[in-house]
Order: sequence, then structure tokens, then C-alpha cells
Amino acid sequence: MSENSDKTTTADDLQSQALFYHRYPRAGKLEIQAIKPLGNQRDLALAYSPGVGAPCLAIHENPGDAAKYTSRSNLVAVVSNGTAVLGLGNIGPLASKPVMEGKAVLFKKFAGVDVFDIEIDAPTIDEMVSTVAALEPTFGGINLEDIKAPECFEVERILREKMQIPVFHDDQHGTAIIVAAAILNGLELAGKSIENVKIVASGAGAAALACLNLLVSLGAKRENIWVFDIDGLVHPGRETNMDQWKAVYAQESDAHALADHIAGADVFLGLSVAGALKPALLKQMADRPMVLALANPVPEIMPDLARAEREDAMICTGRSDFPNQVNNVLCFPYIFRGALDCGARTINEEMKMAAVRAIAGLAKEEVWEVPRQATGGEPLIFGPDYLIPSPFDPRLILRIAPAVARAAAESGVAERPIEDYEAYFDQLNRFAFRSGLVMKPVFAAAKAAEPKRVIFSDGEDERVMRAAQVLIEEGVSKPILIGRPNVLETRMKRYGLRMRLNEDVEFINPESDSRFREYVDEYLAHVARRGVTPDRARTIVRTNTTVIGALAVKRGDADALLCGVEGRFDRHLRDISDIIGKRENVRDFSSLGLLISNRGATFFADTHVTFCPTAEEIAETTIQSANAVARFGMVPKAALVSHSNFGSRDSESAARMREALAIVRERMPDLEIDGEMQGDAAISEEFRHRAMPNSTLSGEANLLIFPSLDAAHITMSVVQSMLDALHVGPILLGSALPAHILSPSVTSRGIVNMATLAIVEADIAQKDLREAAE
Ligand SMILES: NC(=O)C1=CN([C@@H]2O[C@H](COP(=O)(O)OP(=O)(O)OC[C@H]3O[C@@H](n4cnc5c(N)ncnc54)[C@H](OP(=O)(O)O)[C@@H]3O)[C@@H](O)[C@H]2O)C=CC1
Ligand SMILES: CC(=O)C(=O)O
Ligand SMILES: [Mg+2]
Repeated sequence: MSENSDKTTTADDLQSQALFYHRYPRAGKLEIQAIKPLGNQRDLALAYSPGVGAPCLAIHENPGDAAKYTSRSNLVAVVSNGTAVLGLGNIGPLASKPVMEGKAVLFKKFAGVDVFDIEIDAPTIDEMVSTVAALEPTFGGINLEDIKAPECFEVERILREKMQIPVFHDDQHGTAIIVAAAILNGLELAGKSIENVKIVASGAGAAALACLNLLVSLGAKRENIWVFDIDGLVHPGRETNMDQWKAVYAQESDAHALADHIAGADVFLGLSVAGALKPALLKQMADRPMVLALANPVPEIMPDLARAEREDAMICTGRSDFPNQVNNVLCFPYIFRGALDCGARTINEEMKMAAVRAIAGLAKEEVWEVPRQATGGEPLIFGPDYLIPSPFDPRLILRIAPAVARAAAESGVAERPIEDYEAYFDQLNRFAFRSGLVMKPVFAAAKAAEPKRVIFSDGEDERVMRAAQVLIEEGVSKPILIGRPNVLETRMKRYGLRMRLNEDVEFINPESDSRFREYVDEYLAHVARRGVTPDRARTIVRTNTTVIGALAVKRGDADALLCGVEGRFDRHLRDISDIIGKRENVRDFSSLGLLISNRGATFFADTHVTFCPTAEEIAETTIQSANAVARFGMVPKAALVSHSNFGSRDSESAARMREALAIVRERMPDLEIDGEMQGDAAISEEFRHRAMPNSTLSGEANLLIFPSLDAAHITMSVVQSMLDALHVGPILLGSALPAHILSPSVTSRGIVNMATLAIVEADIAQKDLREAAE
């Protein structure tokens, strides 16, 4: 089978999967949701007549109040007349709807911006302008989409003049911003200057001309730019298919084919149609050429064909299945986020330039938490295959939105300039990383903590190494990696990490460490009477990195241990138990899982250790869990959950939960707790009060204690999947010194969270020890 037929099969698969994706389980990609309660007569009276009259009159008196009382300031219209839909051409407004719904989803997911997609049957400039201008009362901004050139230029110009809210033609300016960022970074790598490069553009439409205009304002020379459309070279005196916007780039020549002018080009900019660049032409381009084949969904040249012709080319497409996705999705959600948040009246040149700089700069920062599919699994390090950030980089919003809002304020177009950029950054950070709010007090405590040394058993794992880099940069921890130094060095280089062995990060080499003999002796002291011979102990201490890490913590060479990225939970727990042991007065270990979702933070116990705990063990887990919850700066509210609701069943497990409640009440009288109760009663006070009006638990429980490991683990994993929640944990409870067993699916961010928590635990443990000694 040839390479081409493989591609065809893949393309066919994608088409049918895309149809399925759009059709099931419900047609389309989005819905509208209410964000205020509407559960009773009172709510109805507030949301609708008569209450709704109050905000209406307030807005009538002061139109600015629309930002306070309606969704307008977070609402954007994605408007298309369907005349240039992707590279599919003039397929009309109805057929454009999947693209516009798609843009709406991207706005929402990537930047929290609400969108109504509006497909209008308005093929002329006048129809388009009068329809869109009339929408101003509804929206905080207008994103024009897939409107063909040259009409789009006039539509946008007139609307910008008429409207007091941002009007932004995404295919022009969103594309131009990303293209500019990619080209600036690519030229930097090639050691070329924008003033000198030759640019050949295929396409003279909305996207291509806007890109060229922005490149010119960044220093590119008009005389170095050659533009081609359906009729070939845009040149003076051409009578057909010309307009004033193309004419700006007209170049004198008798030869009118792209093939006549590609020689020596440093940049090919394709914003036209599939297959517009013939592979053989690449041979004539300059050294280290940039090939931006950005037509969607099929580019001007497929990257594998381009690569086959030119090893040294830097290749970008608009697609997510190749490296360097130059697509306006990297821009439009965030430029609108920044513009809406400061009440910008427009999106001006200063704001666009701020976005270019923010995106170009982000590509040079270290990457530590971005899905790899986008680059086919290759490491994301600034270079020819990583000129711009991945669309999934959560930092895009953090870099672009504040830069845009600041530029809006400085250029005088912000109605509500951001007053506190630090608070604004925190707000965006919470959106980008849902764990932000919950983890904030833990990070603050870890930064202030004295003990800093977290030892990582899986020191050679990429996620661990990336997490170590972040921990160093954030000043949270001084990581110790268990790993072979040559492997660590090679991987640091491969992942583009700045940390240096022995300078920023210590290591223990399992194959050779001067402390080996002492570690073996220490290990034997713990396990000699359990059938472990000295020979076996030597082998274990050389090969089992959890044992090495636990020994380091036990001996005071490290303050906390993180292990478990590979291997089974119970085996890691056995090693921790053998070497570090249990805290005084604790019968057994247990574990706590934290889920963070849009609904907030909820803890689940015991998710990993004891299959069917006794009442005594449940009580112990509850008390330890409540103390752990308090470390997050939260007041624990515990529910002992069961199939039984306050004595409604007399089963063995319900009785165990009741017994556990009595023990906890005696040992920790201040804890807000009740049970046994069903899951819905734990979450809803209303349900709880129906069964138990005098419950000693108020509001929503944030700590759910289960009667069995099965129940805890299954509930947590189902809730996590259904709510798309972030998991922090498992948090090991009962260890004499801080140690946690990560799960094999943990992310770098998850490791950072757990290491931070371990530092705080180490700090508390060491303070307790000092107090006890005084
Ligand atoms: N990656 C990204 O982020 C983006 C990609 N795009 C892609 O860019 C392309 C153009 O979009 P847009 O500018 O909005 O559309 P327009 O309709 O405004 O422009 C299309 C341009 O392509 C030209 N063209 C058509 N066929 C050929 C050909 N065979 N050879 C050379 N030029 C040709 C047209 O020529 P003529 O002027 O003679 O009609 C026109 O200038 C689309 O494929 C779109 O998907 C667009 C925006 C963003
Ligand atoms: C990406 C985009 O907006 C387009 O291809 O039209
Ligand atoms: Mg588009």
C-alpha cells in the first residue's frame, strides 16, 4: 500500500468520525445553560416578571450597567455569511454553522467567553453591515468569521466605525497575529532579519493580505513580497480580479506564475487552497526556508511532502495533527478575553502587537504540562518543530489576555481598565488551572516552609523532571532525583529543562552512591528479621528506588518522599511501611483523594488502602482526613456515607458507620460531622434535613468517608470522569514522615501539587517535633 493511500484512508476515517462526533449523543456541539437558580416562585419572580424590571430600568438610566446585570460583557457574536468557509469556499451561511459552533466552543473552553454563533443570509456588504450593526445591544464584541475578500475589508471597516464594541475579523487579524509570531520566531532561529527576507504568498484574500500588512508593520519590505491568487501574480495593470487591497502588493514582472518567483524565497505563506504549492518548487527556496501552508482543512502542501524535498525547512500548517499549528485559535479566545475584561471599545494595533509578542515569547518558555499529541510525541522545546505554543498550552490565556488588556489601557481604549493585574492574573490562573484556588494556600505555606527537600523515586521520569523544574522555579522545593546522572543530563537537554545537576537539583545514583553501605545497614535494621538476607538487601537497595527514597527520608537526607509513578500501590506502601513506618498512635495507613471541579473541592476517603475498614479504622481515617483538609485552609465538613440514611437500614456496614461516628465525636468533638447518610444527603442540606432536621452537619459536605475501599474508589473515579475534575492524590495518611504514592497516570502538575503538599506536611511535622522537644 502506498503512502498516499494510507493518508486517504486516514482522511476518510476522520471524516466519518467527525460526522459521528457532530451527530451523537446530541446534534451539534453546544447548548446554553442558566447560571442562576430557578427552583421556585421566588426565583421566577426575580429572574423574570416582575423582578426583571429593576435591571431593565437601571440599564435604561445608565447603559453601562448592562455589564453589571446582563451577560453582555462576556458575550461575543461569531458572525459569518458563509462566503469563505475555511478553504471550502462560498458554501453559504447554513453550511458554515458547524465552523461557527466550533469557534463558539473554542471561545468557551479556552477562555470562558460565551458566544452566540450567528449565520446570516447576507451576501452583500450593505446587508452584512446593517444586520451586524443592529446587534450591538446584545454583545460585548463581534468576531467576524469566514467572510470572503475583498468584501470583508469594507464590512469590517464600516462596522468598526459604527460600533462602540470590538469588531475583529478573525481570519484577518487572528491569523496575522499567529503568523507574525511564528515568522518572527522562525527567522530568529534561521538567523535572518525580517527587513531582508523574501516572502511569496499564495492567496490574496482576507487572511493573506492581513498577514502581509502586519508583517510590513513589523519591518518586512513591500518590494520583497510577491503575491499570487487564482490568476497568478498580482501585478500593476492587471485588470481582472483586482482590488485596492491586493494592489498594495502589485509587483512588476513579465512572468506571472508562482514557479517563476519562488527562487530564493525565505518564506512561503499559503492562505489559499489545498495543493497550491508543488513540492518540487521547494528546492528553489533559500536556506532554512519557512513553509507556512495554512489552508484548511487541507494545506497548500502536506508536511511530509515538503519535508521530503527540504530537510532544513520549518513547516507550519493550520492543522492539529502536525507540529507548528499556526491557527487563529491561538489568538481569538484570548485577545477577546483581554478586550472584554477591560471593556475595550475596539481591538487596535497596540493590542494586536501585544498579542504577537506574548505568543512569540511563550514559545520560548519551558513547557511542562501540554498534551503531546499535537507534536506526535516529540518534546516541546523552542526549535524548528516548535515555533509557537500548542493550542492546549494553558498559559496562552495567562500571557495574552493581560498583555492585551494592558495595551488597551495604555492606548486609551479601555472603559474599565484592570486595576490590579496580580488579582487579574490569579483569576485567569484559576481558569487555566482549576486547582489554582484550592492549592493556593498550600503553595503559599510551602514557599514559606523551611524543609524543602522532596526526593523522587522516579527521578528519570519526564513528568517528574518537568515537575522538578517548576518546583525549583517556584521556590517551593529543592528536589532530589533518584536516577543515573548521565540519563538525567541527557533527558534535561532533550526536554529543554534549565535545571543543572548538583547546582539546582541533587541526585542519588542507584548504581553508585557513597552512602550505599549505610543505606543497606539502615534497610537491614528494618527488615532483617523478616527473611531479608544481607545479599538480598544489597540488591534491593540498588534496584528499588522507593526503598532508596524511603531510606533517605528516614535518615534525614530528604524531608519527603514521592514515589509510585511506576509499579503497584501496595508494593510501594509495603516499602514505606517497612522503612518509614506509621505515625505514633496510628493503627494503619489510609488515603485521601481530592477532586477539584467547577463545583469546588471534595475529599474522598479511604480510596487506596483498607478494603473493609472497622469502625475504629473508619474513625481514625476520618480524623486524619479532617486534619489533612485543614491543611488546604478549608474547614472540614465530614459525612459518613452509606446506603442507609440516618438509621433507615440495619445492615452491618450502616452499623459500622454509626459506630465510627460515635468514636469520632468523642475524639474530635469540634469536627462538623454527621452520618450515616446517603450520598445525596451529604451533598444537599435540603435532602439531609428532610431525613434529619437536626443534623450536626450544615451545608455541603467536603469530606466523604466511605464504608469500603470499593465504594470510595469507584465513587471518586466516576465523579472525576463525569465532572472532568482534577485529581490531587492519593494523599497517604498515617505515615510517620511525609511520603506519598502517586498514581501511574499522574501529570506533571499533579506531581507539583503533591510535592507542595508534602513540603507543608514536612514543615508541620518538624515544627511539632521542635515544640515537643522544647
Ligand atoms: N490557519 C489559519 O489560522 C487560517 C487559515 N485560513 C485559510 O486560508 C485560506 C483562505 O482564507 P480566507 O483568506 O479567509 O479566504 P478568501 O476567500 O478571502 O481568500 C482566498 C484566497 O485564496 C486565493 N486562491 C484560491 N484558489 C487559489 C489558487 N489555486 N492559487 C492561489 N490562490 C488561490 C483566492 O484568490 P482570488 O483572490 O483570486 O479569489 C483568494 O485570494 C482558507 O483555506 C482558510 O482555511 C484562513 C484563516 C485562518
Ligand atoms: C482557522 C480559520 O479560521 C479558517 O481556516 O478559516
Ligand atoms: Mg476562519
